[in-house]
Amino acid sequence: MSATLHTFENGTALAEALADAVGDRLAAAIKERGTASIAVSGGSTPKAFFQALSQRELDWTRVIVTLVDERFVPPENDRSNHGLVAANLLQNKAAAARFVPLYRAAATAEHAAAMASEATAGFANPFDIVVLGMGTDGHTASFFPGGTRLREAIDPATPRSVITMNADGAGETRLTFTFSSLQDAGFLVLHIEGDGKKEVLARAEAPGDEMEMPIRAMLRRARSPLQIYWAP
Ligand SMILES: O=C1O[C@H](COP(=O)(O)O)[C@@H](O)[C@H](O)[C@H]1O
Repeated sequence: MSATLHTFENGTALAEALADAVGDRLAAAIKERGTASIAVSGGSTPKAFFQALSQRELDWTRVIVTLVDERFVPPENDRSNHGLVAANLLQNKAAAARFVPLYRAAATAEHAAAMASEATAGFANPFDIVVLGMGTDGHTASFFPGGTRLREAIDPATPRSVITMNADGAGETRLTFTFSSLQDAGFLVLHIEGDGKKEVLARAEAPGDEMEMPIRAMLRRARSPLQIYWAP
């Protein structure tokens, strides 16, 4: 329901600060409950943050990592978010973490989504940490404007789960956690970089339809305070 903007000089400073904040929260969750869960986004923005987080000193054997959203493609595909996380986050000290993929080699994306929902049900309620991204079209997770299941995805009554999504701007069929799965994370972050994305954020903060800019669902209705990390 409330958002705080954290501004950094550049992407490197942001990546280090976000890695510190996330690392501290993972360690606190492990101390409190013995395990910690984090869902991260794909795309071009989080690479430096992943590399910084992978070096943080904590008991990674107790950390479960998954994705906010994924393309229905195998990890070897260049556009796989799993591939990005494997190459940049599940390295160094974080190589000991357990990764739970959303993609499954199932006959259909719907079947893969059902399998991913089942595999994540035990630790996604709520996540300790969710790091969202945002596209220049105002999408977050795979909540795309014009998406086939957008209304269902951002409906707070839709249960915690992974569902499929198709949209013109999405390329491949997507697998995405629903709004209800993400909005109550212990530490809810929106990580964006560049002046273009700051302008998109300003438009999203203005009155308008959530179906046109789905990031508005998080800005307006997330139960957890949204921490916005931005660098030019
Ligand atoms: O499609 C996606 O894009 C967004 C934003 O990506 P970026 O390249 O503009 O950083 C990302 O948050 C999402 O996870 C990804 O699937």
